[in-house]
Amino acid sequence: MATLSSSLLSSSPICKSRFSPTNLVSGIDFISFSPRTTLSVVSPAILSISVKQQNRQRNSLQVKSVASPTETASEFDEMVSGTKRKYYMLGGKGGVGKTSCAASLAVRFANNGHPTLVVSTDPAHSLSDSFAQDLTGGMLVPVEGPESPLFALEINPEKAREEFRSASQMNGGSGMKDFMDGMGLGMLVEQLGELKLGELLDTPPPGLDEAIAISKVIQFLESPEYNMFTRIVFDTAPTGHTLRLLSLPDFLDASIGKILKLRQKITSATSAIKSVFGKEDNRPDAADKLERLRERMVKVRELFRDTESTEFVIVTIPTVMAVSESSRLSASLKKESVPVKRLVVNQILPPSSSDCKFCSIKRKDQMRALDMIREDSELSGLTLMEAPLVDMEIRGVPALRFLGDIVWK
Ligand SMILES: Nc1ncnc2c1ncn2[C@@H]1O[C@H](COP(=O)(O)OP(=O)(O)OP(=O)(O)O)[C@@H](O)[C@H]1O
Repeated sequence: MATLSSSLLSSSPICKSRFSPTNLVSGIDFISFSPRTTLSVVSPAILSISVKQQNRQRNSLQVKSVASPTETASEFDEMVSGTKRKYYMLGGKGGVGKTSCAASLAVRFANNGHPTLVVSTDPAHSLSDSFAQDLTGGMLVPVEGPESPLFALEINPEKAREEFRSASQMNGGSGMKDFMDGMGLGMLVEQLGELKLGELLDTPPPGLDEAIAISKVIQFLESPEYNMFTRIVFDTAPTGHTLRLLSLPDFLDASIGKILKLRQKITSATSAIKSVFGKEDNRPDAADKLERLRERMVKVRELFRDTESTEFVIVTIPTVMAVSESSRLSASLKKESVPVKRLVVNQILPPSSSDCKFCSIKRKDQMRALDMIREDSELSGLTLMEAPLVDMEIRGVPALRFLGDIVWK
C-alpha cells in the first residue's frame, strides 16, 4: 500500500498542479466571497440521497437531480420546519469536518428564519477558526452576517470543570473532619473522600468535559433571555468522547446522588448540634449547587434521548476507517436510544473529467467507501447527505453559507 501511494504521488498531477477545478471537474460553479476569495465545487446538485434508494442503483453513483419543491419535502425542509426548539448534535471521527458542517448548518438555520445558537463542546475548539471570529471566553458571541440572529459559544472545559469542582468539594476541609470526628461521625467524611470526585476532576475521563459543557449550555438556555433560540447546533467532541459522554450522566448522577445523601446526613447531624448551641446556619450551601448540577446532568441525558427535539447527525468522510468508526458510533448511539437519522459524507471528490490520475484513483477509493456505507447494516438505514470537497478552507460566514446550501438540502 505504501509503495502504491508513493508511486501514485510521484506520478500524480496533483503534485505538479494546484488542486483546482480545472483539472478536476466539469460543470463548475464559482462563488466569489471577496475579490481575492473563490471557492468552487463541481456539482450544484450534491444531494441528500437515501442510502436505501442508492442500494437500488449500486455500482453507479448517480447523484439524483434535485427534486422540485412541489415533489417531496427535502431533508432540510424537515429540519427547518416548526418553531419549537430543536437540538442538532454533530459528531464523528476527528478531523472529518464536524465543525464546518455544524457551523454551516447553524448559518443555514439562521438564514431560514431561526434564531440559532451554535455551541462547541469539543475541547479542541475550532469554531472560532471556522467563523474567523474570536468566540473564546465562554459567553455567547453574536455572529455577523446571517439574516436571523446567530450566536456562537465555545465552552471553556477547564473553567466549567472548576465550577463543578468547587460545587463538589463537600468535605469542608480538615476543620469539618475534626468537628465530625469529635461528634463520632468521622466515617461519613471519610466516605465522602472515598468517592474520589476530586481525583476524577484532576484527570477527567473523555466525555466528562463535554457532559459539563452541555449542562452549562442547558443552564444558559434555562434563562429567559435565551428563549428566542429555536435551533441549537452542537459541534461535539470526536467519537470516543461522545460515547463516554452517553454513559457519563448515569455515572455522575449516581456519584452525586451518593454525595448528596451523605451530605444530607452530615447536615442534619451538624445542624442538630449547632441548633443546641443556637448557631444553626440556614445559608444555601454547596449541596444545593450540587443538586442543581445533578438535575442538569439528568437533563443532558434526557436531551440526548428525546426523539421529539433532538437529532444526532453523524459526520464522516468516504474512507474505510471513517466509515467503520461511523458504523460503531451509530450502533452505540442506537444502543443508548439516541435518535440518529442522517449521515453526512463530507469531502467527496467530484467525478473528474480531467486526466488527474491521483484524483480518479482517490475517487474510486471513495466510491468503495460509499459502497461500504450502502452495505453496512448500521448505516444503510440513514439518510445520506453528501458534501463535496471544496478547493479552499471553509472559513467565515459567506463560505459557510456556500457549504451549507450544498450540504443541507
Ligand atoms: N468539504 C470540505 N472541503 C474542503 N475542506 C474541508 C471540507 N470540510 C472540512 N474541511 C476542512 O478540513 C479541516 C477540518 O475540518 P473541521 O475542523 O470542520 O473538522 P472537525 O471534524 O471539526 O475536526 P476536529 O475533530 O479536529 O474538531 C478544516 O481545515 C476545514 O476547513
